[in-house]
Amino acid sequence: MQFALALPRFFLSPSSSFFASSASSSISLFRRPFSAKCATSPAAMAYEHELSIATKAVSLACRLCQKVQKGLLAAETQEKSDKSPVTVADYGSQALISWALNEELPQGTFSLVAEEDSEELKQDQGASMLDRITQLVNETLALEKRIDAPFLSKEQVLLAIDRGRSEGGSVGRHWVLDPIDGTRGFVRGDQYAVALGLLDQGEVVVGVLGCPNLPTNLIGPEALVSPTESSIGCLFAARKGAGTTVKSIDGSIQPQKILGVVSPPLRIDSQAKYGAMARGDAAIYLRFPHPGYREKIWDHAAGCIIIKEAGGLVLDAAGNPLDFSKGRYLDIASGIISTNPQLMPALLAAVQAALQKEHHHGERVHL
Ligand SMILES: Nc1ncnc2c1ncn2[C@@H]1O[C@H](COP(=O)(O)O)[C@@H](OP(=O)(O)O)[C@H]1O
Ligand SMILES: [Mg+2]
Ligand SMILES: [Mg+2]
Ligand SMILES: [Mg+2]
Repeated sequence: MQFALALPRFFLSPSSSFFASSASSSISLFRRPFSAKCATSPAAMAYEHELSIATKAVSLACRLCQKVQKGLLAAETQEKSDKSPVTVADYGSQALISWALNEELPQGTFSLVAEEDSEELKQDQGASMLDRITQLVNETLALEKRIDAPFLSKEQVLLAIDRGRSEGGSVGRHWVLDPIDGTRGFVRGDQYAVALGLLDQGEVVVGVLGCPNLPTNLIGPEALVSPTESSIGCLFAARKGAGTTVKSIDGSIQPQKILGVVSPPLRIDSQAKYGAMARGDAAIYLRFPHPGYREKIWDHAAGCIIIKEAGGLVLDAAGNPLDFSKGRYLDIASGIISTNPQLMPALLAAVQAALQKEHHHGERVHL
């Protein structure tokens, strides 16, 4: 089925400024959102174990985040040096995932590039936060209902958080974690994502995005016009060569509709945008942070493979694929754009024309 669209729906990050094209075309959005690729080739078999342990770890962290978001107190949020917020759930999620992966992998092989570190928690003023994080981590592990549920000490929690200090790079395997992407959204009670990726020789080969507040049905104005039964909480997963799957966090797989209508842009926090786009909620994602901003690999690794394995593309504004092999930062000059292969050439041309115009006139083009 094809949809004639005047302007495909697109996603924006709330914190950034952006350009948009008024592409007029007939498109089909990502056509193969769920388990679409045949899993028989050797490539499709690779990384199966890694995807399985990543999914388990992210599910565990989502449980912790949901618990915290329900009753977030001001004392559980701090401000980082860049003025962005960090909560007990960011730390708790990182500790849980780091601990869970390390348990599952052969000893001495685990390398993690993750957003948070324990500096603040080791200060006197961080003591009560550390107590709370340790409590949350242990409560979440106990909920697993394993008879041998471990009990982690504060020191083990700090150690797990600080395993995330790896520099990554182009050699070997490195896990990439954003324990809560979209912390601002999380604190508002809105969208956020737990984003875990695996790099092998600098390439993203596994990605899992837990989006505890994302409805299993489509999001946006149509959802209000024709409300349908929808549960909350999606888990997107992708392996290189094996496609992207989505299930509800509570375990039941829901069919997804793809609607083509003229819609205003949708601003939601976090890599939930990538997940929602992979299942066809929108056709375009544009991200243009302020000049000088350096993108971090954990803000894009999981989302990027989830889009690619659903049949989409993620490029920088110069038209190059994102290079995850250069350490903790992405080395790109300007923005990030994502859409399907049919729309990409026109989108890229429109974005580059807008950037040229900005360069010549010295003013930003806003939506
Ligand atoms: N001014 C800014 N411009 C672009 N990205 C920013 C930013 N300030 C923070 N970020 C990054 O953008 C992420 C949120 O993305 P989005 O805007 O798509 O919701 C943040 O992740 P965290 O919430 O994990 O810190 C942070 O890494
Ligand atoms: Mg952050
Ligand atoms: Mg982030
Ligand atoms: Mg984060």
